[in-house]
Amino acid sequence: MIRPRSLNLTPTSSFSTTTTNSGKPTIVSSSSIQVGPVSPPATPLLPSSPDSMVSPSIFPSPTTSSRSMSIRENVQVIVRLRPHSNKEQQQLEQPCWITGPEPGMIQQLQTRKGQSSVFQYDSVVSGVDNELVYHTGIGDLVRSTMAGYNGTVFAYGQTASGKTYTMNPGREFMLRVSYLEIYKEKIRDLIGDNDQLIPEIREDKKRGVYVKNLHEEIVTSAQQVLDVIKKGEDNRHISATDYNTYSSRSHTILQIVIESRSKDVYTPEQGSVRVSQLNLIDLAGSEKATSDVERRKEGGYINKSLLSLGNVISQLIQKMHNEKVHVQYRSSTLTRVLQTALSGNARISIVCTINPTWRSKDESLNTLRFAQRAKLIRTSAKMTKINEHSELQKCLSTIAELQTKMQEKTEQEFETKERLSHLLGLILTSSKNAPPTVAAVSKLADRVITGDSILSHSTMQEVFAQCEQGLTATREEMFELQQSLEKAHKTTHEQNAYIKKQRQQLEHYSQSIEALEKELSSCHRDRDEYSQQVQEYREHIKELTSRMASLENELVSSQEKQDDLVHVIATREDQDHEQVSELKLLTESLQEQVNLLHEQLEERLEEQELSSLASSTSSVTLSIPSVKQYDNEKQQEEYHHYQQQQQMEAEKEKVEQNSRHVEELEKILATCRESLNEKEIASLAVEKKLKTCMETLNKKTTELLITKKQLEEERHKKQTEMVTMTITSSQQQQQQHDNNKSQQQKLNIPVIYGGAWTILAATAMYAFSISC
Ligand SMILES: Nc1ncnc2c1ncn2[C@@H]1O[C@H](COP(=O)(O)OP(=O)(O)OP(=O)(O)O)[C@@H](O)[C@H]1O
Repeated sequence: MIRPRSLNLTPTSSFSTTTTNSGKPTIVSSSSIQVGPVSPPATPLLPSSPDSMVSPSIFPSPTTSSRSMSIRENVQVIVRLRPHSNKEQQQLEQPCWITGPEPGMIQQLQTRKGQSSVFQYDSVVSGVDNELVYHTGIGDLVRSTMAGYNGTVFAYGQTASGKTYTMNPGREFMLRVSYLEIYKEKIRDLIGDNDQLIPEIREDKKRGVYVKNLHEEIVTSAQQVLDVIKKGEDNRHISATDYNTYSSRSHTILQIVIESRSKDVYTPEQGSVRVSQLNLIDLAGSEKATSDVERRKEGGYINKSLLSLGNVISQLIQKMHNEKVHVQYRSSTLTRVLQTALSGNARISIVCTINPTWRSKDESLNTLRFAQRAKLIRTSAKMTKINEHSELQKCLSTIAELQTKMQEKTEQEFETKERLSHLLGLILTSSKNAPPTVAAVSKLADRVITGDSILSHSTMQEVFAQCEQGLTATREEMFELQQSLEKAHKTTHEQNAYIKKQRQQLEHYSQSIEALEKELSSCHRDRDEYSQQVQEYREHIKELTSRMASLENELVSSQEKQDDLVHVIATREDQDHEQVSELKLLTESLQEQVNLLHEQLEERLEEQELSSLASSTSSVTLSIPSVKQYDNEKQQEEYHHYQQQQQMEAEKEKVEQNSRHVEELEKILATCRESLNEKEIASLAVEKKLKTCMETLNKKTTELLITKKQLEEERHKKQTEMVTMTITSSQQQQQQHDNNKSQQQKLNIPVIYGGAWTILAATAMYAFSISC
């Protein structure tokens, strides 16, 4: 059970877009939505009784000169929260939303972290009652379509959130109903025959974007409308998905064209015909991927079109803020079909349906955000009237004129007949009473010849003669009358033939108009396509030129880079050469030093050997003298020996020093050799790298030159194509122009080109459909 909590909301000047953790909810809404109770729609609600349907806001007073009145307002947004389904109840799904705390608000239930959010719309409804939804906002919109304003109601929301449930209508006031679905981006007539033409999207200045070749059912009762809906629903694409047993797999549009005009339409002064259209759209639900492949494909199309609907709405909002944006109505069939409604000339209500469970929280939030964005769109619905000076009115005047003439002729014929029968009566009376009595003669004389003087001065014979004369005169008069009657008959016949001919001619005109309109629209389409293609080619050429420029820049910079690298390589080589020659010199000098030291060492060693040899020889020689001498000599010898030993030690030390020096020098030499090797390896690697760089650069340069050539060829080709196309387009336009002119001359209709012609043609067609 959902237990509503009382919330302490303090209105602020603008809504915050954050969610607090304090347990207090924050209003999450756009700044354009008012705090506190939502202000009623800008349009006054239309009264339900026909008597009171003269509200000055929508119904202009007859004296109003302005022919198009606008209803300026924001899109009405109603959020509908459906109850838990049986399945959801069985699965003990947790509720996520409650309505309130104030009218038009919906609140997310607190999480364990204590977060909560409140959203505000024109109204928020819950429960099973559809009536409530209609009375909340849709009824007003539908009633205003009866007054000549376009209206669109669409249900938006996650799959199984209740769109179809909400949109099942039952209304009594429609005249012509069509029902289409957009399935996988294609339009399908849901109530048409199999052999009818394929529905196509067309654009007309007066009607805006509309779907051609749709079967339209003329309805006079609610039951007929329901029958049309039933027929359409049976043909609609519905399948069982992971989320909904009867899931709508297409967007459907139930279109009701409401025509209104004064009863006495044949009198041109009676005013214009009002035409409006009510679109009831049941969108397919946004959804996550489902397990079935086909359903997944369908889902892809559905999500893509819903995304483009969202984008179009965002672009419209940006445009309203004077940002230069192109609204991409053509990005999906849905947005293209809804172009007229979305571009402002319609009042719009959106029912955003959300799922009550936590499991669907993200989707519900997405829907609510969509609702917020949609709320910002401002529309300006205009009453559509058929122009007083239109072809329709001309046709109506001609028909009225002919009818008056016919009436006159009929009256004339009646009068002549009366006179004739009167004269015949006279003749019959006179022939029945022959020979006439005085009374009969006098009666005759009374009737035929006026004046009493004739009776008083004439005999019966004279009266007779006069009667005879009168009779002859009457006969002559009768003959004349008969002739004039025949003439009148002939004239009436001629007039009838003329009327018939006029009707046929009018029919012929409207057929020609239709054909011309068709040709013109196809010509417009071709021209649009051509100009679009030319534009695309221009952009492509521009792109190619800029790409070429950037490639040329790249080429120049890579050549500069190449030059730099060559320079660096040369410098590096010079440095390396210098270093190598320095190292060689160093190595040579070191080698010389080492050699010198080796020589010195060898010399020393030789000297040392020689001295030791001499000392041993002298010791051997000294061992021969007398004992006397021996002491002195021994002392001398010892001293000498000591000196020699000292000298030898010093020499030894020197040799050791030298050998250490040699070792050090050898070490330095080895290090030098190693570094020389390293340098040589590094220079080899650098050389290799440079070679690779050069190769890459050469390759890139060749590629760039090839690409440049290709681009130039392509640019040349595109330019040639563009020129050919422009010529073809202008030739076609000229041809079309000539055709139109010759057709016009044939029909003897004043030549009007372009949009005005299309409008007049459409108007005439419309008038014809009504008059027939
Ligand atoms: N307000 C409501 N009260 C009672 N039942 C409802 C309500 N809204 C929807 N339902 C039920 O919920 C189920 C799903 O509704 P519905 O088919 O209208 O969803 P949907 O949004 O049109 O889904 P989809 O377009 O993706 O197929 C239906 O069984 C419907 O009867």
